[in-house]
Amino acid sequence: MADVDFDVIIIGAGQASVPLARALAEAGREVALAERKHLGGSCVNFGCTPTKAVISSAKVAHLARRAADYGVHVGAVEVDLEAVLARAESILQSSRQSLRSTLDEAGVRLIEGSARLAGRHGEAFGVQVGGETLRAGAVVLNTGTRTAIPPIEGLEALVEGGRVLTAETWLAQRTVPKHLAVLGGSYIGLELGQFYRRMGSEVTIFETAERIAAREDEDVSRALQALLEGEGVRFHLGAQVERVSAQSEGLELHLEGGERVAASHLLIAAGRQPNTDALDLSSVGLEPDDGGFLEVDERLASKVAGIWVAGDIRGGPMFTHTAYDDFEVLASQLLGEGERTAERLVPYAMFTDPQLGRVGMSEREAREAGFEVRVATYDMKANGRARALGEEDGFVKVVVDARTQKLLGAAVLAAEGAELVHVFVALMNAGAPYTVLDRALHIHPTLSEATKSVVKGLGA
Ligand SMILES: Cc1cc2nc3c(=O)[nH]c(=O)nc-3n(C[C@H](O)[C@H](O)[C@H](O)COP(=O)(O)OP(=O)(O)OC[C@H]3O[C@@H](n4cnc5c(N)ncnc54)[C@H](O)[C@@H]3O)c2cc1C
Ligand SMILES: NC(=O)c1ccc[n+]([C@@H]2O[C@H](COP(=O)([O-])OP(=O)(O)OC[C@H]3O[C@@H](n4cnc5c(N)ncnc54)[C@H](O)[C@@H]3O)[C@@H](O)[C@H]2O)c1
Repeated sequence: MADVDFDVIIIGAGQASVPLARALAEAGREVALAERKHLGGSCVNFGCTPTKAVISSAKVAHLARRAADYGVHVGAVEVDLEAVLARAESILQSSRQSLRSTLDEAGVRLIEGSARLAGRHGEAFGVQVGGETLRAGAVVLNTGTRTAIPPIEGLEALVEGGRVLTAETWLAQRTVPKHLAVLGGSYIGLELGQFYRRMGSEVTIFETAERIAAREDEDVSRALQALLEGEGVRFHLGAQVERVSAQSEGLELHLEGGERVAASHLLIAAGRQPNTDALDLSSVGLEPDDGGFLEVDERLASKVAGIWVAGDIRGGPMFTHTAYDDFEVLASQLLGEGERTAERLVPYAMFTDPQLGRVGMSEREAREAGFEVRVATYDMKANGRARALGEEDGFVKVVVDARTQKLLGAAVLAAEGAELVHVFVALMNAGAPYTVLDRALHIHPTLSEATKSVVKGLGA
């Protein structure tokens, strides 16, 4: 290579990067991947992997406490947070190691350090990392996000003093907080809030919106709130926290209107901020939007030809499965026929217990988009498997286009809701009318019978 050191340099080892680096290297490209911390990014190191592992421990504690409901006596239930965290860490360590082996086997050059763009070098782009400037014909940015710190008086100082928990630091909290206050009632706040409650913390969630999981339909938000309240999680909705102050033990939240709430710990879960500010984007003529996200087209190309963007920093849905799908799009663009784009149906789930599996539009969104809709709901209490499992909470809701009989969206708030929603995902991807499901046979007794029962409620 006369003019470039690499064909492609990838900055950030997030969820698109490792498979992309491997695919490019296996296709004969010279590839470098720069990572400032750990392979696997947010998902592996503090996000999906450890949160879902500890949520599984919390579920065991919850079921053990309910053991008598099943005719089983286990005595007093104690949780050992250190052991719970150690289990999660061992799962994440093995994921991290397998990512390293993948890169090593593929012959990708892994560069440890914080990287930034360093202008154009003829046809190539410069990337500065680890004290050297490397050149590549193409650069992929996959640098992810970090906890956004809301502009609340006193909060920044508490963060700097290490007095609050964030998505990045919660694994370092090795004792059960006595009373955890949580800022934000969405994915992170609800999943981790329920986890700590089941570990034995008092938990109070402060949410600025009038309801939790505010993107969802009101019936879904309210049902989820009632289920969490049933376990003792407390909510302050429409809450404006104006100031936080350190106390000799813990801290105090000062709410608009004068109310004060004392807590031993505070978890900030009020959204994410893209890691684009340290990339020196302007050196190649790129500028992020006001929120720090980079605009891309459906090929994931940025406004500067040769610079591609993957994962959460491209705006839009922030999930591991969307970032992984970005890899498939980018592999097609950089190596293949270039036809694969990021036009996609994106399901998602909230891993509370019961889980909320979601795909497509909510009822509100469908009505706002002008569809004539038909809606049906089905209570999980009527499902035989849910009764046998002793997990009857929640319901399934479908929203159908009255004109075409096609599904516009579904919400499954149920045990294994994140699995069950895939019945609807498949139906929507096939573009099939809901009547296909109505006529299908489902095994009895299964939770998935509920996905058929709900469409029965739509009639012919
Ligand atoms: C607590 C939590 C739980 C989550 N749970 C789920 C879940 O259950 N399911 C789901 O689908 N999604 C979940 N997510 C979201 C998911 O983790 C992200 O959407 C996913 O990781 C995609 O991120 P990414 O690829 O954009 O970047 P990331 O995974 O954030 O990786 C970016 C990487 O870039 C590195 N980096 C940043 N700047 C530089 C630089 N200048 N130089 C070198 N390296 C750099 C970072 O160190 C990091 O390793 C969760 C997120 C959090 C925070
Ligand atoms: N199961 C999953 O797939 C999963 C799990 C965790 C995280 N994630 C991803 O991580 C992203 C971030 O999750 P998140 O829960 O931090 O953010 P979010 O953007 O989903 O929600 C933030 C919440 O905080 C509230 N809020 C904002 N400022 C506040 C304040 N000052 N006080 C109180 N509440 C405030 C908002 O109204 C909102 O409800 C999500 O977009 C999601 O894609 C996914």
